[in-house]
Amino acid sequence: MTSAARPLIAPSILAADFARLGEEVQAVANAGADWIHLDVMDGHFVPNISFGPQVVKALRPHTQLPFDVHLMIEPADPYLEAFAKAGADNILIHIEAGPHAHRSLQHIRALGAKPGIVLCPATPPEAISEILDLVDVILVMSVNPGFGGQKFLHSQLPKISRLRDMITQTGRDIRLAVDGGIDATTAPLATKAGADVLIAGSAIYAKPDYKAAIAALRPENTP
Ligand SMILES: O=C(CO)[C@H](O)[C@H](O)COP(=O)(O)O
Repeated sequence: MTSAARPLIAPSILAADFARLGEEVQAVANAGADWIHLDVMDGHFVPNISFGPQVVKALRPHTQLPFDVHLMIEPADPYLEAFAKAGADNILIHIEAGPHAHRSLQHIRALGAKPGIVLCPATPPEAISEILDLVDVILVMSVNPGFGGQKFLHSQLPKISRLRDMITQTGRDIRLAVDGGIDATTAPLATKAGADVLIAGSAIYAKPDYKAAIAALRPENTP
């Protein structure tokens, strides 16, 4: 498994203090984060609304860490350029959010960002078998998207393992991320299954010491 010895940690700012987002991004960057994860919700694809490209743009000067932008919006195509221009490094769309993921992923690449695809818990790994050559990131949702603070769905572990095998078969360097209910107990389960990016909101931002919270998710510090 590539990179699994030291998974990347991507704090999800959904759990941050929205009144101090710039400081919150800088704080996790100083605490050892590898990526910043930004959850964009439209109140249509998911039953919650978060923020749009203006917030991504406003946060961009606060860190040089890669911005991993998870679009929970339908349709995504009309907004891809705005997120690329706002400073998104990775732009992730949902396979469930439209019939033309192939076109959308090509568009993201043409905009100069890294394309990613996200799978909801009910979606099987084979749903993305025809677009693996187009993605740099695959994200397995281990909760139903829309809200932080939910319980990790253990049913997603075999999906992570299957996707790790599929990635190995491509011979390409594709990051395999997991998002939802990641904490010091579930992080090692996800990395053992094959994930090499751990996205965590509450397990970092709800803790008083971000450095300790991030360190607690790393395999060398988990049971
Ligand atoms: O995509 C998301 C919700 O749709 C969040 O990134 C995810 O739920 C992280 O929150 P937590 O770590 O608190 O579960």
